[in-house]
Formats: sequence, structure tokens, C-alpha cells
Amino acid sequence: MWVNRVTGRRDNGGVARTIDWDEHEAAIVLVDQCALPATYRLLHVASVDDLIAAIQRLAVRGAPALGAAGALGVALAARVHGTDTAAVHADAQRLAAARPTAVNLRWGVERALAALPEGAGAVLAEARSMLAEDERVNREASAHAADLVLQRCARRPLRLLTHCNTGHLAAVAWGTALGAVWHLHAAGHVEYVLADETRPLLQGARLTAWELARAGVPYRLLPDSAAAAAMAQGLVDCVLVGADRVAANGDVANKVGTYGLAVAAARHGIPFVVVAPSSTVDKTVPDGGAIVIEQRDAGELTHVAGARIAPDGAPVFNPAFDVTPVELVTAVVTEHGIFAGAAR
Ligand SMILES: CSC[C@H]1O[C@H](OP(=O)(O)O)[C@H](O)[C@@H]1O
Repeated sequence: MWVNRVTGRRDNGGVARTIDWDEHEAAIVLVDQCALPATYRLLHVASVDDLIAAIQRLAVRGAPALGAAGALGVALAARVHGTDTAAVHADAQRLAAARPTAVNLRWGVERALAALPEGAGAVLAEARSMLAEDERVNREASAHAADLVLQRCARRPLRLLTHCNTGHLAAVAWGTALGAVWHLHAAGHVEYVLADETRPLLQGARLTAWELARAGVPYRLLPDSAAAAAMAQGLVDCVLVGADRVAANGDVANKVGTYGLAVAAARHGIPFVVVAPSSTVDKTVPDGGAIVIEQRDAGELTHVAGARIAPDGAPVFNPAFDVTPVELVTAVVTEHGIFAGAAR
């Protein structure tokens, strides 16, 4: 048995799992990402309503982790509602709608629902198979991305810039863009990682810095607004980001701020690499213009840690994501290789 490096729990996969099923409690167990970096704690979620709340406050977040949450949530609903399949489907639709941009959430829900005719046990088995699949798929996608970075960047060791959080915490295990960092760091190819703090919810400052420190990867935290200057000063060899939904033409929806990074990277001739499992590619969406962008509460901008930093009632523009056109992307890399981008 292995002690899970992130959850601290024993699991037999030898990999750090951020979200899992606890058969003893018949509940979903997940790392509460809202408490990090100050506190490492696990949430035990035994109802779909509680899971939706956890998703909406980003206690569980990141496209692959949301896919797993969606599938496990359906398994929870099937166990609670038994043969009342209408109730299971109603819960499933509420779950899939909890956050509209990351396609993996709905994808995970639908994959688990497909097993419902075989019963609650089959749904749980499908969800658990997805957990194991997630780590394999993301290791492969990030390994392809790491190879591409080595091919496209002559300088050694590498100075990488990343945005938001795309590591173990954003997936069931391993991660996507940070997964490529783990591969490159293990091979001795990383000088440092510049981690965007990623306003307003600070996934970079709170989560990516925490993961990089635990992994022993040299890093520096920077304001999102300093990323372009870092590129202009020659401090960046490659930008590595994740994705929440990739359109059929290769346009990429990702954490807000990604588009600006791509524009700056293009201006400075810096490779811009997107890492995602193929489950994040949504071929039903022709291009980025058709991707629904989640708009989040004003309080995320007008307050920091509960302290008001803007006038009462200040009107805001707070999209959780933006869309980077494929023309600005060197490569969208999945477990199958390069899906889109200039490097194809
Ligand atoms: C490995 S996917 C991570 C992806 O999800 C993040 O969004 P959020 O923190 O709102 O779930 C961000 O867009 C990351 O690139």
C-alpha cells in the first residue's frame, strides 16, 4: 500500500489522488482546495447537493478533477435513489450544470450515467475506472508535452511560466501542464517555474506554489500583470497552461488571463503549449466563440480574504475563463499527441 502524497491516505495506486471514493463511508473524499495552503484537510461528501456546493466554491476544481467529481456524483446519486432513475438523472443534470465551461464535468456525468441501466454498482465501477484512467491519460499527455517543450526550446535548463493550477490538485492525480513540469523536473531540465498568482481566486499562489514547493521544483510567484514583462526580459522559455474546454478547431478556453499570456508569448516568439486530456476536447463546439464562459460573483474581486478592497457595490467584469484562438497556440497536447496548433 502507498501513502498518498497529497491526501495523506493509503491507496494502492502509488499515486497522489485528489479525489476518490471511500467505500467504507459510501462517500466521495476530496482535498478541500479552499483551505490550502494554510490547512490540508479532506472533505467527505455524501450528497449531490454538498458536491455541487463544493464544486461551485472550488473546493474541488480543475477540468480532470471535475470530470471525476461528476462521475462519482452520479454514483452517489444512484446509491441514494436506487431504482428511481428519474431522480438520478435530475441530480446528474444539476451536477453537470454546476460549472458550465469545463467540459469534463458534463463528460464525467454522462460517462457514469451510461452505466445506470446496469445499476448503482455498475455506475460506481465506471466512475472508479475513470479515476484510474485519469492518472494514466494525464501522465501520457504531459509526457508528450514535455517532449515537445524539449524539442522547441534550445536553452537548458528551462525557465517555464504557468497559469492557475494544473497539477495533482486539478486532476485525480499527476496533472496536465504541471504534469509536464514534473516530467521535465525529474529529468533535470527545469531551472525554475514562474507561477502566476492567478487573480482573483489565486489558484497559482495558493495551490501551484504549494505543489511546486512540495515537489522541490524551484519557483517564483509573480503577479499575473508581471508575466508579459518577464517574457520581455527574456526570463521565460516556454508557457505551459491547461484547458477547460478545447473547441473542434483548437481554440482553448482556460483560466482568465490565459489569452493575455498567449498574446505576449506570440509577441516574444515564446512557445505556448496547452496540455489537456482528450476528454477536454469538445468536438461538438466548432470554435471558441461557442464556448460558454462562466461569470463569477463580484465578491471575488471586491474582497480579499473577507476584507473589502473596492467600493461597496462596485460593478465588476469577472469571467472565470477566456478563450485563446488556436492561431496563438503552439500546440494543444493530449495523450494522443498534438491535437491542434502551429506545431502540428
Ligand atoms: C488541469 S485543468 C486546470 C484548469 O482548471 C482551472 O480552472 P478552475 O480553477 O476554475 O477549475 C484552470 O482553468 C486550469 O487551467
